[in-house]
Amino acid sequence: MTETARVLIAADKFKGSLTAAEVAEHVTVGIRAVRPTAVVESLPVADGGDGTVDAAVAGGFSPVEVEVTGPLGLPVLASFALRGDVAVVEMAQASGLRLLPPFTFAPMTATTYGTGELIAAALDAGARTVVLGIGGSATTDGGAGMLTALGAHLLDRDGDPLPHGGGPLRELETADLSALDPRLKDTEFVLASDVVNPLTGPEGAAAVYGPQKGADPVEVEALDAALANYARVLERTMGSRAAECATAPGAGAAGGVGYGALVGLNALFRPGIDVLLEVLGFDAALDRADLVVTGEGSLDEQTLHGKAPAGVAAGARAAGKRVVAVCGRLTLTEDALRGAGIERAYALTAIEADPEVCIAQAGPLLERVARQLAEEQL
Ligand SMILES: O=C(O)[C@H](O)CO
Repeated sequence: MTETARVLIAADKFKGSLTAAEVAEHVTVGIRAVRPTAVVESLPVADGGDGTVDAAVAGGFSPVEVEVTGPLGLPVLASFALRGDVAVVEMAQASGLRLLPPFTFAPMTATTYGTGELIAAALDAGARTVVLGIGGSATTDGGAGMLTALGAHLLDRDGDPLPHGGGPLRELETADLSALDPRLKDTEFVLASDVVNPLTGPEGAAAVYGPQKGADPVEVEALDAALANYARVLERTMGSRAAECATAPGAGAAGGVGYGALVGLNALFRPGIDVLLEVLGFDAALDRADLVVTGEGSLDEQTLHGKAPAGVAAGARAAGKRVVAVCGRLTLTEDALRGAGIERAYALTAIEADPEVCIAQAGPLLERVARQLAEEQL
């Protein structure tokens, strides 16, 4: 390729070491060291989970900080991103696993109440379209906390409000959603999720994602039963639409907050990366590029199922652009990469065998990897 190559860096974060914006910065430094005249554009991306607000802010949204209730019921500072009347709300900011202290889990009691408060704050700020990015959650409460914060009444058989968390949903007897914030009706909700699991069962929120939130097998079973009771009560209250929502793709995402959003916010489910690419103006940036560099911390089997690099590569391939990737660790075969539309992946582990050094020195290593990429691709 010539020296006037136009490169678009549309990579996700390297979880645990670099934000998506930092990935783009280091790749830019590496490319420029080899091809000083290359035109390099950055469009940090995310798929709805951790880093979604950062990506939106890097893409021109303004951050708005609010104090909300964290997953353990204690106050946390969380941000959403706002541009005009469009807000990007990332549930992990309010209810994320990363907000828990080290070695602390609360699988039965962690709440999404703060996510509801964050949505209310976005409505206060004038949002009429809310992209609700979900994933990376500490919770398995079916979005019950979120709906409660927005005005729903979830009561036990004595008529008392349920305590926080997924576990108590076993005791749910009545659900009244009539007092939900009236502004919700005039707001368009887009549920941006990276997974399509149903609410309950062997592929459900508790069975698949409960263990990563600290649930042992007994707790997984209890949470699954509690979510099933929650869905039964909502079906009794709201009819068959609630039952359809429980099996809809994404209902089991982020501890079932997907279900809460489908049922209570009338949200439209979409693959998170597709929503974010649209919001961030990916197509226009793609038009200006000859080569797209995507990536994330680990390029593995999961990447192929709705993660950001797969979405970026699919969009770029459809536009006839070449795509390569950078990553910390690579476990995909060349065939699998090509099947996803990625011609070649450059991994930090290819130049540094020790994974701990790869994490600690991710920035400088990524610059070296990007130099190699530029030499071979530009
Ligand atoms: O938060 C979670 O449960 C996982 O990221 C899947 O959405």
